[in-house]
Amino acid sequence: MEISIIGAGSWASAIACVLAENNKVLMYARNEKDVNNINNKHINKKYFPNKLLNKNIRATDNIEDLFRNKILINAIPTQAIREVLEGVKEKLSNKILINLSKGIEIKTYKRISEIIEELNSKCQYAVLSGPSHAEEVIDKMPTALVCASKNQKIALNVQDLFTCDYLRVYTSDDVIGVEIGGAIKNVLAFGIGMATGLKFGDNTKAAIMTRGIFEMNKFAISHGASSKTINGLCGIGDLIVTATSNHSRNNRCGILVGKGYSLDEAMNEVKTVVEGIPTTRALYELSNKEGLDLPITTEIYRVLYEGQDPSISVKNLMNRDKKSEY
Ligand SMILES: NC(=O)C1=CN([C@@H]2O[C@H](COP(=O)(O)OP(=O)(O)OC[C@H]3O[C@@H](n4cnc5c(N)ncnc54)[C@H](OP(=O)(O)O)[C@@H]3O)[C@@H](O)[C@H]2O)C=CC1
Ligand SMILES: O=C(CO)COP(=O)(O)O
Repeated sequence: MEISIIGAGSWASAIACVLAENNKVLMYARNEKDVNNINNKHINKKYFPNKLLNKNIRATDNIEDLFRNKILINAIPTQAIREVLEGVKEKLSNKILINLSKGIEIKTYKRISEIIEELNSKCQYAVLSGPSHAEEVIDKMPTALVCASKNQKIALNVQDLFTCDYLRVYTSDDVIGVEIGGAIKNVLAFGIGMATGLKFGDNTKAAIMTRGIFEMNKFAISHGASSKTINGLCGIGDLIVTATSNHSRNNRCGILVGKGYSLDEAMNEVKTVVEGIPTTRALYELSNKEGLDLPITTEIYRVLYEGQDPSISVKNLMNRDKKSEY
C-alpha cells in the first residue's frame, strides 16, 4: 500500500520512516529542491540532514499526486491547512485523513476536524496525537499515542497501521478531547518555557503544569470533551513531554521570550513552527467570547500579543484572588 503525507517537515519525516517499514510513502513538499533531495539522495536536508531515509519514501511537489492514495496524513502547521487544501478539497471525498497537527485556527477558532469537515464533509477523519517528539520517533524510541475518530473502524485501522515495536497506539472516540489536549499543551509548554527563561524553578513549572491541566479540562469539558481524554496521553502526557524536553519548539521559544528576546527574535532562532503562538490567540479570544476564565492562557496572551513583560504575568498569576483548589 502507498500512503500520502501532506508536508515534509520533522513530524512528517519521522512518521514517514515508521510507515515506510511496511508501506510505500509519498510526501508532499512545496519546494522542488527538497523533493529532489528526498527522491535522489534519500535525505531531508532541512529537517533531518544526518538521517538516510528509507527508499520506500518518495516526494512530490504536486499536491494532486497525493490523491492517488486512499489514506492521507496531514502534517503541516494548523494555520496553513485550509489554504493548502482549499484547491484540492473536492478530492478529499471518500479519503481517510489522519491528522497529526496540533492547534486551533486563528481566523475561525476551529479545530482541525472542523476545518476538514468544512472543506469536504465526505472525508473520513482521524487524529493521531500524544507525547511524541519526531527526533525520538525517528530513532525508534518507545512512544505511546492515541488515535481518535468518530468511526471506530477507522481508529482501529489507524492503530493497526502505526503499531510496531516502538509505537503503541490506543484508540478513542473523543476527537474533541484529543484535538483540544494537543492544542492547549503547546500554549502551556510555551508558558512553562517562559518561567524557565525567567530563571524560576521546578516548583513554578509544576504549578503551571498542574493549574494548566485544570485550564485544559475546563475548556475541553465546556466543548463536549471528556476529562478522561485530557488526563491521558494527548493532554497530560503531551504536556509533560513538551514542557520538559529540549526537543520542544514551544518550550524553547518560551524560554527565549522569558530571557527577554522579542517574539520575532525567538521565532527566528527556533526556525520551525511554534504552534502555541497562534493557538494562544485563538484560545484566548474564543474563551473570552464564551465567558470562560483561563488565567494562565490570558497571561501568555498578554506577553505574546500585548507586549507585557513575562515577570508581570507571573505577578498577576500569584496575586489573583484567594480561592479553593477546585
Ligand atoms: N515535530 C514534532 O515532534 C511533532 C509535531 N507535531 C505537529 O505536527 C505539525 C507539523 O509540525 P512539524 O513537522 O514539527 O513542523 P516543521 O516546521 O518541521 O514542518 C512543517 C512542514 O509543513 C510545511 N509547511 C509550512 N507551511 C506551509 C504552507 N503554508 N504550505 C505548505 N506547506 C507548509 C513545511 O514546508 P517548508 O519546509 O517548505 O517550510 C514543512 O514541510 C504541527 O502541528 C506540530 O504541532 C506533532 C507531533 C510531534
Ligand atoms: O507535539 C509535540 C510533541 O508531542 C512537539 O512539540 P513542539 O512543537 O513543542 O516541539
